[in-house]
Amino acid sequence: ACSSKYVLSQMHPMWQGPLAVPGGDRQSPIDIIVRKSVFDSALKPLVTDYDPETCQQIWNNGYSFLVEYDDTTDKSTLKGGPLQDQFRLCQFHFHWGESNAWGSEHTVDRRLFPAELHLVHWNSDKYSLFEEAVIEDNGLAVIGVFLKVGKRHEGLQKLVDALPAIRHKDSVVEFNKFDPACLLPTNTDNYWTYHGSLTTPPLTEAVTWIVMKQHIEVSHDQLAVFRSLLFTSAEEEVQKSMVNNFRVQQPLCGRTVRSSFT
Ligand SMILES: COCCCN1C=C(N)c2cc(S(N)(=O)=O)sc2S1(=O)=O
Ligand SMILES: [Zn+2]
Repeated sequence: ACSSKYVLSQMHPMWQGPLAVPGGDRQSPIDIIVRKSVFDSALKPLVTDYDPETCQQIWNNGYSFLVEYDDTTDKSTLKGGPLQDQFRLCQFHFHWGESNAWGSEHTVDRRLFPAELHLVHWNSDKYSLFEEAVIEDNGLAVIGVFLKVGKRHEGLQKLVDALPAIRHKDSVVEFNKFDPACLLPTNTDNYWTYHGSLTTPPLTEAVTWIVMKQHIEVSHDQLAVFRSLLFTSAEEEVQKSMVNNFRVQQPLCGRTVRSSFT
């Protein structure tokens, strides 16, 4: 799988998020200014082909919770969109706030959402391991989906029901047959795309970001279960709620955000 425990376990619940990498001019997240995005008719529809059988485990890494997929074969893939190559799904995770007023990492015309889903993929045409791809330009492709509070998300519930078992940092439980496609919005043709970075250490500038225009809806109660997770491990005397695990927005540094729609 892709998320290396060592790197992630260095994460602190710094709501400010770690400082940008020195000289980093392709950092994420950013504010997407809609009127400044440039329509690119060459952008294709996204093609996702996820096999629920590749779902392996769900764990609390002390910063978010990750659902990890077996990425040793090309069974769960992403291609199309702005991508030239085929990418393998390795994990998905979320970022959220302590209240519904904020929590997302990207914003659209400064609009914050209560949470944001990230589906992380690496370029399996060019690299043979996630660890290789994570340090290369365009080695990774992350799909971002905004969450809004509304009706209950039936597909998410299976995941929400597993969270109490991973309340503490470094807890892991087996998690199978989860199809991440159920978390995508009905329309995946409309998205913004730009070159950026991981939003948590190692903050490498290896990511082609694909941010969906259409959000998904989850219920208030489902989000409340996210907030019942803890940053801290079972041994620590002071327990800290896992909330506000988002990074602050980074300068655009002259980058262009392209849109697949007018
Ligand atoms: C050598 O392994 C490096 C660590 C790998 N990862 C760590 C992150 N912090 C991370 C953050 C991600 S995000 N928030 O930018 O999608 S994706 C991702 S990740 O690709 O799963
Ligand atoms: Zn993320």
